[in-house]
Amino acid sequence: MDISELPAPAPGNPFAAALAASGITGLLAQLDRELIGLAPVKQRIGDIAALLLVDKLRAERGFAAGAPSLHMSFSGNPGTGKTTVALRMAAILHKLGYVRKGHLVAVTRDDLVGQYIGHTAPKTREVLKKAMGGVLFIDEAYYLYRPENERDYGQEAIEILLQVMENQRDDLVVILAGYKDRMDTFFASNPGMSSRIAHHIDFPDYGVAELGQIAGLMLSTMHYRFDDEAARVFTDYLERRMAQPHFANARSVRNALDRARLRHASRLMGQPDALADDAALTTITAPDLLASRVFSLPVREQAPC
Ligand SMILES: Nc1ncnc2c1ncn2[C@@H]1O[C@H](COP(=O)(O)OP(=O)(O)OP(=O)(O)O)[C@@H](O)[C@H]1O
Repeated sequence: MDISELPAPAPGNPFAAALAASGITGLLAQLDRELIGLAPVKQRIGDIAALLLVDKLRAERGFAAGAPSLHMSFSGNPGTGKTTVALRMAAILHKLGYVRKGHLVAVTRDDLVGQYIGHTAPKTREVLKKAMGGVLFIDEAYYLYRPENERDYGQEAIEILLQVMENQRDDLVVILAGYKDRMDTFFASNPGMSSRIAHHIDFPDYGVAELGQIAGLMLSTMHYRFDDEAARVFTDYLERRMAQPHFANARSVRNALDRARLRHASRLMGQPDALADDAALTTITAPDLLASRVFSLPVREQAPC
């Protein structure tokens, strides 16, 4: 069961006190509210939070089990919410007292690996220094490992990371992220890294209905809405866009909305009266979407703009 759904424990129950003191229920409820779908991901995060909370209570009663390993891998296609969930995870770990600061430092290979001999170690250490007390999120982590080049400096970064993941795991959580198949290959070739990752979490692609809900959420946060026809057209847009190359789940939704906002603004410039009308200023209509190239491209052609 998800701990955000637990019945309130009786007053005086130590779990109740720890739960209230952690503020974790609020964070999990917020995660549930603000992120559409992702049921298996939310379940795993609830489980990890429960483990940490119970672990803390056990330690207070003398049942120490050693610091749990919290390094994770988030695998999934682009735009499935990995960075967003990593940010929430950092906040949860902070609330539970597992990291001092709770910030997230997001990097890719280029931030860790140098071009010349002697550059990689100081680069990697600098990033680790910034991330201490929080979460280090390494996107497309598999690019650190290039077996085709024996002298690739990525290996040096991996070795430093492994050391710090083992020795400073009470002050730093590392999350490795990327496409599932490439992550699996990376872990198969790097058993040292694989053995240090305690939690592997898969991020599924969103379905059309979820993407529609994500669009609704994004629009309302920006004080926009679709009218009824635009909502229908957007579903059609999504179905077409999902069949095109380079589709990136919620990121593509955000990009589509940004372009619709541009067209909405241009349309209003041609209707001066509408500029003083709240409904017009906040409503995206079907023509704002239908002007997208997605509607003129045959399926499986180049990406839209
Ligand atoms: N389930 C969701 N509900 C609402 N918004 C979401 C959801 N998933 C992703 N988003 C939004 O979509 C955008 C892309 O998400 P995010 O950057 O977390 O994806 P990612 O998996 O890290 O992909 P990438 O590697 O392409 O950045 C963000 O603006 C995020 O807020």
